[in-house]
Amino acid sequence: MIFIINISNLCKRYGDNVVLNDISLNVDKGKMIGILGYSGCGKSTILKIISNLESKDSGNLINNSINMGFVFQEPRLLNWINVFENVEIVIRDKVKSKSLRKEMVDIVLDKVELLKYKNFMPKELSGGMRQRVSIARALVINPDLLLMDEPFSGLDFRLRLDFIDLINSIFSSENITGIFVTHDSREAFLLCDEIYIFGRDHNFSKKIVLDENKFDRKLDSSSFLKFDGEVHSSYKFRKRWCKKNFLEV
Ligand SMILES: Nc1ncnc2c1ncn2[C@@H]1O[C@H](COP(=O)(O)OP(=O)(O)OP(=O)(O)O)[C@@H](O)[C@H]1O
Repeated sequence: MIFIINISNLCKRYGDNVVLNDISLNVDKGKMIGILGYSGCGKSTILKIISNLESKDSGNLINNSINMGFVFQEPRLLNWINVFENVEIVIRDKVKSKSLRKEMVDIVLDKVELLKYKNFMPKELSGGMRQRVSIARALVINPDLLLMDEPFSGLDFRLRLDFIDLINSIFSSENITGIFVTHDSREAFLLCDEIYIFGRDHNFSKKIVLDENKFDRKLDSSSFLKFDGEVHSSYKFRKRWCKKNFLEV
C-alpha cells in the first residue's frame, strides 16, 4: 500500500506545554484517517504540522501528497464577494483561463449542491451552506489529500449527518485521501477507515482499524436517525466497535 503521510516519533511543545509526545501515524492512499481526542490534546497541531503551518520540534514527517485541501472549523469566507468568487479566488493564480476556472468552480459547487446559490453573498447563506462553500474551496484545487479540522462544529446533528453523507459520497467517487480531526466519536466512526485515539500522555492510546467489508460509505443518514429502533447495519457495526473500545456514542 502506498502511503501519503508517514509520521514517526513526532514531538511538539509550546514552552513547557508538551502537546505531541512521540506521535507516529501512517496514512495510506485512499484511506480516511480519523484523529479523535479531547479538546486541547493537539489534534489541530498535527494537521498544522502536516500542512507546514507549524514546525515540529523533532521526529520525521514524510508527505507524499501533491495538493492539500484544508477545511477549517469555521468557514473563513470572504464576506465581500459571492459564493462563486469565494471558490474561484483559490485557483485564480494557478488557472489562467477564465472559462476553465468557471468550469472547475461549477463542478465543485455542483458537488456540494450549491450551484444555484453561486451568486449569493456569504451573509445570505446558512451556517451549513457556508461550510459547504468551504468544502468546495478545498476541493477546487483537486486535492489528493484533504485535511479536515472539526469541519462540522457549530452544525446541528441532522446537518452533521448530511455532511457525513456528502463527504462519504465525495470519497467514494474520487481518489482522495483524508485526515479527519474530531472530538465526536460518532463522526469518526461514520466516516473513517482507521481511527487514532489520543490518550492523556499526549500520544495515541489506541488505533482502531474498521472492517472495510462492513463499511458502507453510502450511508443513508435517515436510517441512522432511527436511533432506538432499526438502525443502519454499518452504524450498528460501528456502535459495537465503540462499545468494545469504551467509547461514548
Ligand atoms: N501557537 C500556539 N502557541 C502556544 N500554544 C499553542 C499554540 N497552538 C496551540 N497551542 C496549545 O497546544 C495545545 C493543543 O492545541 P490544539 O489546537 O492542537 O488542540 P486540539 O486538540 O485541536 O483542540 P480543540 O479540539 O479544542 O480544537 C493546547 O494546549 C493549546 O493551548
